[in-house]
Amino acid sequence: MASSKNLSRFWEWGRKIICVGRNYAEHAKELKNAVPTEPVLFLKTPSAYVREGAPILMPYYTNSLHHEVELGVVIGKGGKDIAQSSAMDHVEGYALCLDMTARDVQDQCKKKGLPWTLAKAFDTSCPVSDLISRETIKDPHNIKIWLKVNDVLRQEGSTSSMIFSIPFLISYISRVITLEEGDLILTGTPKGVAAVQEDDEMVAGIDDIISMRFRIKKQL
Ligand SMILES: CC(=O)CC(=O)C(=O)O
Ligand SMILES: [Mg+2]
Repeated sequence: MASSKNLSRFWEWGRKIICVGRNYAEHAKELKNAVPTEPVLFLKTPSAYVREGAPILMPYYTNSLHHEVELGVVIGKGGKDIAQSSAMDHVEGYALCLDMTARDVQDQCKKKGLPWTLAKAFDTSCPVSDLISRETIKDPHNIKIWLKVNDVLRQEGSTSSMIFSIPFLISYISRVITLEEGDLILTGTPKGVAAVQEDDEMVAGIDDIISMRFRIKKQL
């Protein structure tokens, strides 16, 4: 265990959510983005967290809210300039995450060269599962993450297809941003991202290890 503190409710710690984009070549291609040679990073704030039982709120300014199912890595021991060789010592566990994205807004931001904050960091843009222990996921680079909308499979991908591994990402991020206990790293989404509508129900999972269910509601 990386930490002596109780991170079982890591989302209540108010720590950073660091997201990696385009970490699956097939997803980069489906959005006509170049496959990256270095990780693409962006941030969400802790108010992005939402837990099962509460709805995901579609921002009033989007007509195209996309789902992105992702493996989350929960940091248990902070650090700066972490070496790849010791990076896994900093991992407390994992979480199933969604990186909800206002795709039309993101497209506009890209065209104008503006940051993605409105597209990616709005309240409820980061639904998360319970903490999953490292013992439960022995090989985080060989699990299947999947997502269904109204019972129809939309996304299914293996973490073996990630371009940048978890140790590489921890090392890379920690050279730029000091990692702290309770931080969450979203490791990118496989292909199949698409829009959801009000009242749609999403069920996402990691193999048969964990699943979670969320409904979409419009922000009032
Ligand atoms: C283009 C994106 O929105 C990148 C992203 O979030 C990903 O997971 O890939
Ligand atoms: Mg994403």
